[in-house]
Amino acid sequence: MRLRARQGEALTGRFVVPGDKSQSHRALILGALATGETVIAGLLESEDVLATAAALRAFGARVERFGPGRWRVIGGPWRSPDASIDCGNSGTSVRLLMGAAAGQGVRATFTGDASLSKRPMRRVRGPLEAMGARFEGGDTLPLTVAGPVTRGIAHVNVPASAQVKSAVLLAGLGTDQPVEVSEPVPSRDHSEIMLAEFGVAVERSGGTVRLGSQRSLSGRLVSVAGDPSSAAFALGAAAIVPGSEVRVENMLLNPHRSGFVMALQRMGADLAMSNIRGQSGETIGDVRVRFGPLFGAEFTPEEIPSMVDEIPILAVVAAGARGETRIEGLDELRHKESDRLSLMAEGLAACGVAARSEGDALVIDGGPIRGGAEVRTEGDHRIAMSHLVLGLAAEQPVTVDEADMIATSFPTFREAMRGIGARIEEVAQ
Ligand SMILES: O=C(O)C1=C[C@@H](OP(=O)(O)O)[C@@H](O)[C@H](O)C1
Ligand SMILES: C=C(OP(=O)(O)O)C(=O)O
Repeated sequence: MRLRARQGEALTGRFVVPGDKSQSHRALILGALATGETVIAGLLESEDVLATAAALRAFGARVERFGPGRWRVIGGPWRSPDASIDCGNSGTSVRLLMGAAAGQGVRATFTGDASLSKRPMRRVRGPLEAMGARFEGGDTLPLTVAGPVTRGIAHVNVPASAQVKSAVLLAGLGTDQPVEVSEPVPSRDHSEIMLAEFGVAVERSGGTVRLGSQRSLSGRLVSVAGDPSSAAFALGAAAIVPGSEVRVENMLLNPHRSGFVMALQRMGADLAMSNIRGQSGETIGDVRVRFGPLFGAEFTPEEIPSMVDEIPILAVVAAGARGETRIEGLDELRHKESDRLSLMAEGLAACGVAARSEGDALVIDGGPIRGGAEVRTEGDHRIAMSHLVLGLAAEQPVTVDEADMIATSFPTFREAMRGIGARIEEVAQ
């Protein structure tokens, strides 16, 4: 399916954002590792998260949906699945599940779609092997992992990857040996937060997280907050479409996920946060963005992990700002669902934006956006959604060559965008 976005009225109202993808994967996985029942409210029901749910059933957990976003997980001892586990498009599923499976002492073969099969797995294989897990395969999927984990580890998490950190911590649940991960630059910490919520002793000091001696989990209630990576499309759109005012409620405001909101503020956006409170160990709140003049800014490599999935939409916002924006330290973007650094530079340039990649940096000279192109997404959900937002602010419509993959992270994207007045339509083949 191709989609086309065009300029229309101002964007206004409440943007209905689904549950956070990172929290959703973790709530299911920790539920499956826990004794007793875990009830989840606000689970993101996207293809990536459903891949995790299906995998956990194959590992022996009971995973049931009992209402919209409402799920029940009954954990217990894991078993080795008979068939291979297909993680589809989801890096978080495969990397976290490899760690969890190793820790539970089971054996499983993991596969994925064409995009996931190209993504680097050595980064998780290396530390898990150091912990005693055995692997068959190479540096990419398909890969077979077999537990148990027999040794501890002091892992240094470079480049900052929450998926690698989480794999090590989940594997570490299966041993009483010392397990720690240190991070020169912090990655998102939802695993640490949620493990503690489930009763695991998690010690954190400086940039290091360490498992204590209490490593068993008990089932509990988890409320998932709104996904800031999905909300970013509406907040970014409101910042560059004249006359707009959009608000998002109950959004995850974890500082390691708030880089995009901070970036908007630094570029001069009219943005306000309110109703800030705690939920399931996380900070959440409401965010409101109004259209106003934006100015280019510089972003350093240390800032990237806190907005790693939002760089494509940040680049679109930069296209609508006055002056130059330079985003440094984007090597990790080359290892996502596509080479996001190259595809953003290409798509923006095709729409008349002065954008280029310079090594690991993306440089954008903002101004009026011409649009009027069909851009290549290589089946990457965030590349598709970002260019559709570009089309809302462009003089001529912007078409994306493929949009089905949006369902991996944000299946309700079109209706949510329509709800604030965005004009996004299907294009006949
Ligand atoms: O742990 C997670 O939930 C995620 C971590 C990030 O990946 P890396 O760990 O590769 O940085 C991010 O890009 C991904 O969308 C979700
Ligand atoms: C990189 C992403 O996810 P994953 O690594 O789970 O495929 C993403 O959602 O942008």
